[in-house]
Amino acid sequence: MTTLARLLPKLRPASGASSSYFQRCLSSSSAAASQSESQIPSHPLFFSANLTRRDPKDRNLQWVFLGCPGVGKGTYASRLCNLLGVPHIATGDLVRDELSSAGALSAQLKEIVNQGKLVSDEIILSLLWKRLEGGQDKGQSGFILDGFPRTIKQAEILEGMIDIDLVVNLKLPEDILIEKCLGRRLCSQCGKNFNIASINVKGENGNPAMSMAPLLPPENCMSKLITRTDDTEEVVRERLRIYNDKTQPVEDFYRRRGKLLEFNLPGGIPESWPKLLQVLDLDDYEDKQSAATA
Ligand SMILES: Nc1ncnc2c1ncn2[C@@H]1O[C@H](COP(=O)(O)OP(=O)(O)O)[C@@H](O)[C@H]1O
Repeated sequence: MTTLARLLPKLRPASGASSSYFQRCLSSSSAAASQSESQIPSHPLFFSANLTRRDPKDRNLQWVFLGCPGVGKGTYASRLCNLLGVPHIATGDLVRDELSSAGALSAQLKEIVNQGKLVSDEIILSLLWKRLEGGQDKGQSGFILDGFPRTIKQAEILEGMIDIDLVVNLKLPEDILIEKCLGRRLCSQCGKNFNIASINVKGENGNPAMSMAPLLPPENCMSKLITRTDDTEEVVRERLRIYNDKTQPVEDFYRRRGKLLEFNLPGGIPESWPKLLQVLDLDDYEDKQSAATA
């Protein structure tokens, strides 16, 4: 069975499709994978969830999206989830849901999130396990996780609980990430995300030129736009610093296990989405889906 077929067990039969960029990335990194690193952690949080580990052939895909704040993890993960029929589980959304509730955790979380710091592993894992258990009880199968894991400890605990098939690491230059975070807006009524930043970066120091058109809201959302309280420049810079310090090692964790697919976004959604589908070997899949719904 090809690596691709192993990672995409439910999407299409093992067609023997020829090697894509996606497959080349995986095979080059899997050579470095080390068995001795996949030890199961003995942390108590590891035992606190009631999740069933299922054989890949009996479940849908289980993917992770990694990437700095502002890179577009949520946008691309939720589009893929719609396409593939799996739930999009974003730990940032779980935290924001908790923040907007009158729960006991809310005040404690508010301070941490507004400073751009990471919520403790205990809290984030309890929110995540609750969400995964709820999905399991409802018969959901598979997911794309967005914003988790963000520390090596989280990655180890997840690895001990659940089989992750593939980790997609989205990348953009840091100056663009900051502009994108500052341009983010959310409709307080429908909950959809938009971006008012218009990005035009000249090609310099070996980096390609890049432009991204704003993702503007429809007329009826315009007056209801809000900005996340943690999307100020100071807090965004702190979140990027924390990403580089705590989350970048998670990229290596998955690279060593041969699960990491690096994807440099070539521009905005119109350029990046088709390219992402192509590297995931899903471009035909979208054609079939849209053909089916046409
Ligand atoms: N896996 C996690 N571990 C710890 N804290 C998290 C995690 N996921 C989300 N958070 C908290 O929620 C905030 C918002 O998360 P998210 O929406 O994913 O932000 P970003 O735009 O920085 O990717 C984070 O800054 C952090 O405080």
